[in-house]
Amino acid sequence: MIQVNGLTKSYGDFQAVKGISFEALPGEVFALLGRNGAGKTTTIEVLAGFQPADAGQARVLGLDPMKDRRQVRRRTGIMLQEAGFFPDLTVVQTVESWRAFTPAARPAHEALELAGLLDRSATKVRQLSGGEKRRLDLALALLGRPDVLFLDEPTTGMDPEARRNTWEVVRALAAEGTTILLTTHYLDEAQRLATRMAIMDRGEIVASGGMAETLATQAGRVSFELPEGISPQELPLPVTMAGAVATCRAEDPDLAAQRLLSWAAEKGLRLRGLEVRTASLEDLFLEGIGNA
Ligand SMILES: Nc1ncnc2c1ncn2[C@@H]1O[C@H](COP(=O)(O)OP(=O)(O)OP(=O)(O)O)[C@@H](O)[C@H]1O
Repeated sequence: MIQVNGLTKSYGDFQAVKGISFEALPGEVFALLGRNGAGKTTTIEVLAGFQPADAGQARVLGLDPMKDRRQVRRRTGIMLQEAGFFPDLTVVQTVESWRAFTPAARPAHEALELAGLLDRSATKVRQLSGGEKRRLDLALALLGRPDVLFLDEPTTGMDPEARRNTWEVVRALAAEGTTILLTTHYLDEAQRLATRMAIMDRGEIVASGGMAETLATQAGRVSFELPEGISPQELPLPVTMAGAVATCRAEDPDLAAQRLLSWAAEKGLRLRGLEVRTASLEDLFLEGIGNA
């Protein structure tokens, strides 16, 4: 549904995207992650046909987003970081005006209900909060029942309930077969929604793969306060120290915690503040950009 191969894009002599490749399959939520300025929005803009690639290939639904722009636009929805709305139109007027040039559009109330904005239908756009404007954006992006949806930081500014509502919408759309390319700075969001991901840094992909598989290869952590009078060398597993807190990295953190607890029991010690964490996308993210 989305294929990117050796994609390169520069602004003047600044290379924002440096030969990246990835693909998203039908009904998949693919997360494109990376810190500010990594090149995520640029990649989406090329895929949406807003900008030409300098080199490499971008294909959406097997089509060239520049040459076949009209066909691609008809079957894709997009939610960019900055939306341009008319401030004096109401929410429902905004949706109705978009429906006028969206083929096979959903009824306005359906799009607004999906985006959790039905109760604000009569409100003027200028009176919406930041998070509500994101919801209006979402309603417009899914109006044309797109096969491919580009969501660039869709939940920024939303309250926790609205974020959860948006996740449900994304999951439901993916279950119906919509392919979704998502960028987000909320790594828990990516971890919950995406089946595969790529982490970009300074225009390059520094880590990529299936979400579950990639996290399964990452080490988890066990941390605790080092008991008084004990030196790190006496522990049964190697640790790194940060102040009084010892952290042990382990493929199976539950097993490591058991070993540490039985060692402590034998010695009559308590491991205060014990925390056992499986690998998170955040660890992978920080490691990926740290090694870049
Ligand atoms: N129109 C432009 N002209 C010049 N430089 C640009 C332009 N658009 C983006 N850039 C630069 O290209 C780089 C990549 O920007 P891009 O918006 O793709 O990053 P991003 O990963 O989406 O970042 P963020 O997470 O902050 O949204 C940045 O250094 C940015 O300053």
